Amino acid sequence: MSCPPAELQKKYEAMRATWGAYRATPRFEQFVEFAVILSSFAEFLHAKGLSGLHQIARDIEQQSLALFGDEHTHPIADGALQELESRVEGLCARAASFIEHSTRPIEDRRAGHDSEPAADLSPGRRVWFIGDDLDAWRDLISQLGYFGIKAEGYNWTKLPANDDEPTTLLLDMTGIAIGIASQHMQKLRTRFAASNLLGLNIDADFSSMQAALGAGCDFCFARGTPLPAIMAKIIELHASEEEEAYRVLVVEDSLTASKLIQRTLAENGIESQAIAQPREVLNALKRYQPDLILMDMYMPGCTGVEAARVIRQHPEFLSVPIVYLSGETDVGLQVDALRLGGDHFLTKPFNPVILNAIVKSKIERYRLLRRSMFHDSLTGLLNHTSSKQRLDAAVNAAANEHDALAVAMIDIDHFKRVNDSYGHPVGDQIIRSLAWLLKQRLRKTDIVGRYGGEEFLVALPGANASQAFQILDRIRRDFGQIKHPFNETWFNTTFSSGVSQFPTIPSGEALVKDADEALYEAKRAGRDRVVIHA
Ligand SMILES: Nc1nc2c(ncn2[C@@H]2O[C@H](COP(=O)(O)OP(=O)(O)OP(=O)(O)O)[C@@H](O)[C@H]2O)c(=O)[nH]1
Repeated sequence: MSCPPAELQKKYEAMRATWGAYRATPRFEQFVEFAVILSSFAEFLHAKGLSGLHQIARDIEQQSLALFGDEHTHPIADGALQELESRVEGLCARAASFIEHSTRPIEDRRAGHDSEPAADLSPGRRVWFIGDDLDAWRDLISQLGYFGIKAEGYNWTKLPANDDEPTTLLLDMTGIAIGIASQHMQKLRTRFAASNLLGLNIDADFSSMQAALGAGCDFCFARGTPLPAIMAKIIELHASEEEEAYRVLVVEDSLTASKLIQRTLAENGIESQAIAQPREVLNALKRYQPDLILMDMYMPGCTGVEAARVIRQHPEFLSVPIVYLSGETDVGLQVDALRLGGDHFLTKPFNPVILNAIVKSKIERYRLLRRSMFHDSLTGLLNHTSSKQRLDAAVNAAANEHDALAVAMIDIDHFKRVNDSYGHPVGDQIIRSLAWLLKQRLRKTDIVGRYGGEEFLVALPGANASQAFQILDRIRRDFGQIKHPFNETWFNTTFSSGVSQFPTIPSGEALVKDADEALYEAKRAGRDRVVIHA
């Protein structure tokens, strides 16, 4: 994830300005403004993977929420004001020094020469393993290379003094008492504002994990965590997939109220559309496909509950979360509203920080649910049904645009033997590695699905069969090089693939059939190869 320095600077200056405005006019509304901007800044840091800065911002956010109060509790007490001020200034200073360090020319940072400044604060795809026994991480370090992640191992006593910030730091705490381990983590947390800090071989008891997380660690892996689980986390942290912005449909008859809500959502990077007439809601849902509906409770001609009941009659909108907004404080009515198809109830005037937190958490769950419907749980790739649907859509698009489209079926070789020799969980891990490799090597616009057990479907819009061959053959060679650890040793596996192409073949189903035939040819010819359908 990338973060232009100017954007980070703009964000922290905006936060500092709203704090300054509260200092000048210490009224409740001004504090709300500050809390919203602070919350949006914390979200921004999280989204950009600036983990250390995010932790500081989140702590200040907690403190400001505790001081939120109402019109009668402002200005806040002097002591709290001074403390908040020094923490806000501390965060700004930390962000400024991070920008200063990260934008210094890279060569200058290394050897004192002039060169181009970094255009971006993204820490790149680099991982540091830090520990006393680097041999233990040798296989993982070499495997990561195949997934485009550069990994380096350093001894605790030999950390490079001036180097670019890695994306992820893996800290092996074997044989280090948790008190000392926490000091190490705090030091690294202070030095690296953006990196993810992962603690390895931490005792699984509550207080050790609490101490590690409190010292700035983002994730803890208990002693004995299998390497594939660690690998999966590293790959997840380096995945370049940028999630689509959250979408909210606001159903609210008051223009002022909907503008206010939309502004609050926009501050937090959430897109929204507003309609004033509840009877337009079905059309808006179809057109906009929101992740959540914010529904006013009382509108002329139709209440929010009535609108929610109509929405719930349509199977495709059964699970879209509905959050009611209302001045209503009658608990009985709120319970009724929730029973009749709503998910949450916010009373006006609502706290904007709470509104954002609720909207985000509901959308996260909703997206997870949808993900599980369309994606395979082992690999996160499209499942059988959705890969077929996406392929059909790609065939239609290729036909409309007179464009090329290549399809490949991929099948891991002698997979039964892998399962029999190393066990089913290791087999699962091989399937996952191939999924990662495909996702990492193919474009965002390509379709990658798990078609069956150890069989994958790939579709490459814009590519013909011989271009697809080049791409897949490269992936095949690299996959064959990956060392899969087993006990104290390791082994390799290979795959075979068959390729077909549109427009020679006019339908998704026929393309899959021809690719399957070519795959069969590849297996018959000895496996570990890619064959284009004749
Ligand atoms: N671990 C694991 N194994 C699976 C999964 N799905 C299918 N399999 C196994 O994959 C194996 C597929 O074996 P076969 O179709 O006989 O083919 P193969 O051994 O790969 O041999 P070739 O395809 O001819 O190279 C079977 O043993 C299945 O049980 C899965 O999700 N996880």
